[in-house]
Amino acid sequence: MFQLRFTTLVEAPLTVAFDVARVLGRPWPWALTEVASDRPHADEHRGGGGLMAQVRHTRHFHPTGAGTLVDEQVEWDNRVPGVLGRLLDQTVVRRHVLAAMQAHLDLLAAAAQRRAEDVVQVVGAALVDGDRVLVAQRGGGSLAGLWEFPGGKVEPGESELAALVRECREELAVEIAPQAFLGEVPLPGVVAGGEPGASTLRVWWGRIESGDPVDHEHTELRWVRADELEALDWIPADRPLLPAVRALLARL
Ligand SMILES: Nc1nc2c([nH]c(=O)n2[C@H]2C[C@H](O)[C@@H](COP(=O)(O)OP(=O)(O)OP(=O)(O)O)O2)c(=O)[nH]1
Repeated sequence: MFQLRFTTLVEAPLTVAFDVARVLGRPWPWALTEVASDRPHADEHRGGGGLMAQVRHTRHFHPTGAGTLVDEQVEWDNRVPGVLGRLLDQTVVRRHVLAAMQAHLDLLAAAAQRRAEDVVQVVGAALVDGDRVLVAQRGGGSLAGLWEFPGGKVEPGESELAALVRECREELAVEIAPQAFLGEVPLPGVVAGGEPGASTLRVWWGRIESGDPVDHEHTELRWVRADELEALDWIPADRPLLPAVRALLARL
């Protein structure tokens, strides 16, 4: 099979990048069918038609500190045998695939960035001190009593890191310095009246620069070690982030 790989960074949360990519479809004249879909992480289409015996197009969506990295692989086999077939792959088909993917990825990046403006983003801070991380128990609402990372919604026009610093100031009365991006998970519920499942929680490792955390909005604040994380009654959406937090505590 002849194969080409493409990566592009989309300034949008995982869910938005995935959903917009899905709506845009694939830039091929060949008939492809979806054979796998794991929203918002990956999908795969297969098919063929015309000169193409088979075509496979897979996409993976990776969260990063700068947005979603979309990693796409296009593979195909044409029906022309031997040297002529290989020549066709290396010239005409390759050129066509490169041009179509470039246009497609530019469109995806622009459309996802626009769509992201309408989706409320949630940021969380994994504040670490020595071998412990600060966790907070939600005081009210449908998630009352569950544990979470301090943080909250990014306001319109605000950057994600500015929101992280502001939320920690408001909720804990501390000044923090964000250190590194830890991970992103989809939030299944409705956030701030938006579409269910559209928002994500993006968690950053942070250090407290000044102040001692004071409990302004939560029922309880607790400093916990890596081996105590699992046993807490977390908001279910947060659980996939715990391995990254444990790994961080292990390497500091
Ligand atoms: N802060 C935080 N929110 C989380 C986590 N996990 C999770 O599902 N959420 C959800 C709960 C809420 O629907 C949303 C965050 O909203 P929030 O109410 O804390 O935001 P906020 O501080 O901006 O609140 P407000 O000013 O609108 O009252 O994200 C988490 O670990 N930390």
